[in-house]
Amino acid sequence: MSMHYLPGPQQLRRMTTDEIRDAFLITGLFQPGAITLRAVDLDRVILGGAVPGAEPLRLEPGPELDTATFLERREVGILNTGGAGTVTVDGETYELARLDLLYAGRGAAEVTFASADASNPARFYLVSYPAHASHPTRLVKADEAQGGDLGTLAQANQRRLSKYVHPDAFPSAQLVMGVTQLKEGSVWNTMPAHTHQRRTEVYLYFGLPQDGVVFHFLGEPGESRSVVVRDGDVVLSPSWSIHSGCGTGAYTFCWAMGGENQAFADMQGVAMADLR
Ligand SMILES: O=C(O)C(=O)C[C@H](O)C(=O)CO
Ligand SMILES: [Zn+2]
Repeated sequence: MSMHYLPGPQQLRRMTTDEIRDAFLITGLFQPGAITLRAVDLDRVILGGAVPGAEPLRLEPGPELDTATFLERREVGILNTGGAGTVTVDGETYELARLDLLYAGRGAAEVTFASADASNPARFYLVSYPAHASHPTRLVKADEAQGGDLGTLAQANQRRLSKYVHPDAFPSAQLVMGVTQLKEGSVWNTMPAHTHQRRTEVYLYFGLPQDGVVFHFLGEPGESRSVVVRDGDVVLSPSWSIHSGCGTGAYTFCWAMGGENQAFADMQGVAMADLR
């Protein structure tokens, strides 16, 4: 689990396509029969994919954390983006269908992942931040997440935004996490765009067909760049960067944030006239 470092806005202005992709994209998180973890120097987030086959998989800290267990000083949100599966936290087993999420707080000692059917495995997406307080484990079923419809068909951005981990639902240390699903015929997310001076954000795009892509926009509002992302890719969004996308069809993405506060609405809107 090597540390992934991000460039600053001045560097981004002069970067090539390959350099931008290497710096802002995390790919290959979902490997059959394995847990893949990537530590990112963005509010110290660790991103992971766990795809259990016939055997369960156990979450281990690795030497980088210098802890006995992964959650000794951390919390984690675990979203199932695949077939049915289970997550077991300290002996208690939770069933997660697609789009269900499990939150496990600081101090949980043993976390294991299993698929209900190895031929249609669960694909667990993990987002973990440092935690300075301990909060109980919570299962959030997809239909329990607080949702709201946004956008219009005329602007091709009709979508449902569901908040899973946020202070109005239950306490977490710093994680805020949810899922946005675009409706058929809509392709835009988060336009008009915004930044978060006090937080950083990570986007996992999923549910895209094999030939489907999303053009994700990042960078300072006046210096935007695009990266083409595919199913299972994660885009990293520093506090100074917009995060928005336009797809070749409808898609789903998981957004997650860590940082100074957990107020969802703490964002700096960008006027359309200021985008370049
Ligand atoms: O479609 C949207 O708009 C979103 O999903 C917004 C993102 O989640 C976001 O940027 C939250 O800060
Ligand atoms: Zn945002």
